[in-house]
Amino acid sequence: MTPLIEATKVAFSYGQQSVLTDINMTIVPGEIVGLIGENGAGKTTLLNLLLGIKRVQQGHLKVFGQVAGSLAARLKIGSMLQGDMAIQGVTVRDMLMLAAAQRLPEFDWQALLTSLELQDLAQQRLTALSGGQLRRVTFALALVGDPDLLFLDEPTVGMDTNAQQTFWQQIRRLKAAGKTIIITSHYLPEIEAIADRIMLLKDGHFVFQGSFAALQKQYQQVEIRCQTALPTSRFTNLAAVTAVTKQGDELRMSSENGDATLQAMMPIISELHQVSISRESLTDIFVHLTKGVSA
Ligand SMILES: Nc1ncnc2c1ncn2[C@@H]1O[C@H](COP(=O)(O)OP(=O)(O)OP(=O)(O)O)[C@@H](O)[C@H]1O
Repeated sequence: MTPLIEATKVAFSYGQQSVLTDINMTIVPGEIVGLIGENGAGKTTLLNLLLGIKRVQQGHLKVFGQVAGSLAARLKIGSMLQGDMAIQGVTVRDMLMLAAAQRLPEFDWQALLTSLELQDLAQQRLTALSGGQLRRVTFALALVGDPDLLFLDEPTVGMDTNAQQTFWQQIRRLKAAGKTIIITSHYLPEIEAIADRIMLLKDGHFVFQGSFAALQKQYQQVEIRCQTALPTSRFTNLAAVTAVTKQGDELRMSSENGDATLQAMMPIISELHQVSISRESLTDIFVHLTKGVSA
């Protein structure tokens, strides 16, 4: 399948501050990609490079087979970046009509407003909208022209629960229609629910690219707890154990392979009490990976 996006050794700095150092990625049509990383990791910067708003300083970045920012590519891209546009005196209707008129053939913005349950806001001035309403209108603007590729930067910030549900329904509809979508969010459960693939940005490059299932397999640890009088030294060398702490008789171990550690505990099992095992959440995995703790 011909990739929609291909990045090779892309680097970008703001003056002396190096933000992206070695970005390599391939995105194929129909994928939903969750782009995640801590505040300041460079997610928005990468989206700006993909849109051609900022220029790649090193490496190669192709979108629809052309240099990022080409007019042909931009016509096939819809974007919802951070910071909504609220121009004085302009209504939702004006804004959508203007955007739709730039498309050939002219885009049916009224049908779009209805499908997003925004028709009641059509006559409202942008400056009179709430933060969540403005975000929904910005999403509508991103969909004008029925783009094949969407960049959504923290799209649900400020949306209420109903608006979020409508938003995710639309995303599922767009996915079913074969659209390619890159979404950034700090709400990992959202990304987990929708993304085919996640890309974790840290220190200027991707430290993980793959499905959630692969991430769990690769990084998910378990925590094993028990009560024991044995010293921690009896546990540190057990199979797959990465950390051991003890307070009084309460012992906690992190393991990267729960089955292997439990098996290794068998010879001393009579000296262990109230053994419990629990999985770390995806949020925990994210914290491990972004804080540099070996997961
Ligand atoms: N126009 C700019 N001039 C100088 N530095 C900038 C500019 N825009 C962003 N930066 C810096 O680049 C780094 C990456 O910012 P960016 O907005 O791409 O991160 P992000 O991953 O999108 O963060 P967040 O999750 O907070 O939205 C940050 O350290 C930020 O301060």
